[in-house]
Amino acid sequence: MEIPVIDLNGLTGEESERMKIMAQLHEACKDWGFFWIRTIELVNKYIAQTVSLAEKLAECMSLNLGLASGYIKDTFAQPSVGTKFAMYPACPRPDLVWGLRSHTDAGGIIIMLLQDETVGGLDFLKLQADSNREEWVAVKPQGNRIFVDIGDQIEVISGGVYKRAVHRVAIGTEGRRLSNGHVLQPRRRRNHYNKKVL
Ligand SMILES: O=C(O)CCC(=O)C(=O)O
Ligand SMILES: [Fe+2]
Repeated sequence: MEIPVIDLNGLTGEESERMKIMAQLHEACKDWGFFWIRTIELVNKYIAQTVSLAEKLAECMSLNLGLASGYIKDTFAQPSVGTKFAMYPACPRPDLVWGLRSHTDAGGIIIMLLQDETVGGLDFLKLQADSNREEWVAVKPQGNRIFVDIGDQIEVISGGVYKRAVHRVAIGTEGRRLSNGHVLQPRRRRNHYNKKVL
């Protein structure tokens, strides 16, 4: 007995293909009540969209740095995309531990796609331009917005013009916290420096 496999990608195809998928789904719901969804393409699309967002940002950053539009993208080529799902359990003594201690991200462009709606804890350090004072800013999930932070490699490529972001995750007593982030970084070991900016 083969459990049905539904390919939802067909829903965006031609009408005949769409009808076929709709019928398969209908049969699976009626006759089985459980089924597989073929997600390879969905996952690929999800990652491809994240990469194209990061590449768009890389292009704008390159231009803003007075570099050729493809500079950062080419430095990262072929990019490697890492994805990380994290779960921080609730902790009875948040005064004693961090979910994630203060750090910067080693990659290039980091995109947070999912943050727990109910349990916060992500803080970023902001240097006050006027006073040299540093302040932790809480980053709360904001519905249809995607949060982006700059990793070490963008700071290096920019010759220090762009700052890698220091951040940390506090742990809460009120419940576990979930997050999902993607990192765009060079696939190969490279020496990057930027003659123009340095
Ligand atoms: O879980 C988060 O919200 C942030 C995780 C993070 O900073 C990291 O994995 O480097
Ligand atoms: Fe981080």
